[in-house]
Amino acid sequence: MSNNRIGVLVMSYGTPESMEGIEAYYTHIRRGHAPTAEQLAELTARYEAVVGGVFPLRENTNRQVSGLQAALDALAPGRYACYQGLKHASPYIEDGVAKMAEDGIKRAVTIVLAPHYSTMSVGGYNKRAKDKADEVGIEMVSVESYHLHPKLIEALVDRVVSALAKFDRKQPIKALFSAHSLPVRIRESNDPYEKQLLETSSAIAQRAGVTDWEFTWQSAGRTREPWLGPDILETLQETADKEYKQVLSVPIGFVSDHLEVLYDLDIEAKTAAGGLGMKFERIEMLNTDPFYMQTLAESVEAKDPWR
Ligand SMILES: CC1=C(CCC(=O)O)c2cc3nc(cc4[nH]c(cc5[nH]c(cc1n2)c(C)c5CCC(=O)O)c(CCC(=O)O)c4C)C(CCC(=O)O)=C3C
Ligand SMILES: [Fe+2]
Repeated sequence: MSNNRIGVLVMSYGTPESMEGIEAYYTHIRRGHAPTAEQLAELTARYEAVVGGVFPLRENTNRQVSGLQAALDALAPGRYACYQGLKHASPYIEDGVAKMAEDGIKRAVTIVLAPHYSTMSVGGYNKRAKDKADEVGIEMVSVESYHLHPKLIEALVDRVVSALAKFDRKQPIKALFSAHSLPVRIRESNDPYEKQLLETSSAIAQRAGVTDWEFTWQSAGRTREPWLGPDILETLQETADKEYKQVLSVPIGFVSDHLEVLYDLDIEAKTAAGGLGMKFERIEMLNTDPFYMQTLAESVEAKDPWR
């Protein structure tokens, strides 16, 4: 069967299917090494605190893939066919590519549901997709990042402006932009991750009229090697030391409601801020925001070399 449509592999981190699936998921993240009982209990407790048996990232990714399909159909009717591939859960990245091959797809564009490029994050997704594509004979190109796409910035500026309305605007508000930390060793290879995150932060701050802001890291792994810092918990302490009473959390490295937002920010960071006498509010996540869907669609089309 031959298929003239361009396959679009939409990749995301993946989440367990159920509470019972947490161990297998964590083992996959750890490249086949099972977590210790203590590590597993700690991760399970974090999921229990937020999900109540429903893992929102799964449904959100499904909706984002359908939303992107609709946005692509509006741009170029009939040209693109979206497939899903997850980094650490089923359907895996390789499954998505295999499905394209089964459907007769010969050419594909990939995009990750994360705006910033790092060799350790998006680079890893793209490599797995390309390796599988080579194996099944699909020509493949990858969108690397879209962290300054005007519609992405506009969607985030809207969210910052709405969230600011929850504060007393006459008192100082510290905006804390954040993203998932990575091991410090990414700096050895001129990785663009940090620079891109700062570019997104300053573009949003400028357009939203936010002058009092900092960038900080969150969700660092619990490994022996050093991770990029300062962590948001340290930054909250410093912010309280400077006598701020209001903090706006702007997590720009994530595009969906999931554990790193619903637990690490909404529970852990918010509780820490409360203990330091500070009000803590977070911007809403993009999920299927129409401007985000258009950002993805336009980034795919711009990368499509067969137009
Ligand atoms: C850069 C980056 C993003 C953003 C870009 C992207 O989206 O790709 C991201 C997103 C996410 N990370 C997630 C979950 C987890 N990440 C872990 C561990 C790790 N993350 C890393 C990096 C990233 N992670 C790294 C270098 C590790 C260490 C292990 C390794 O070298 O790979 C662990 C293990 C335990 C722990 O350390 O907490 C968990 C449970 C979820 C899903 C949450 C849900 O299910 O709702 C999401 C969206
Ligand atoms: Fe992670």
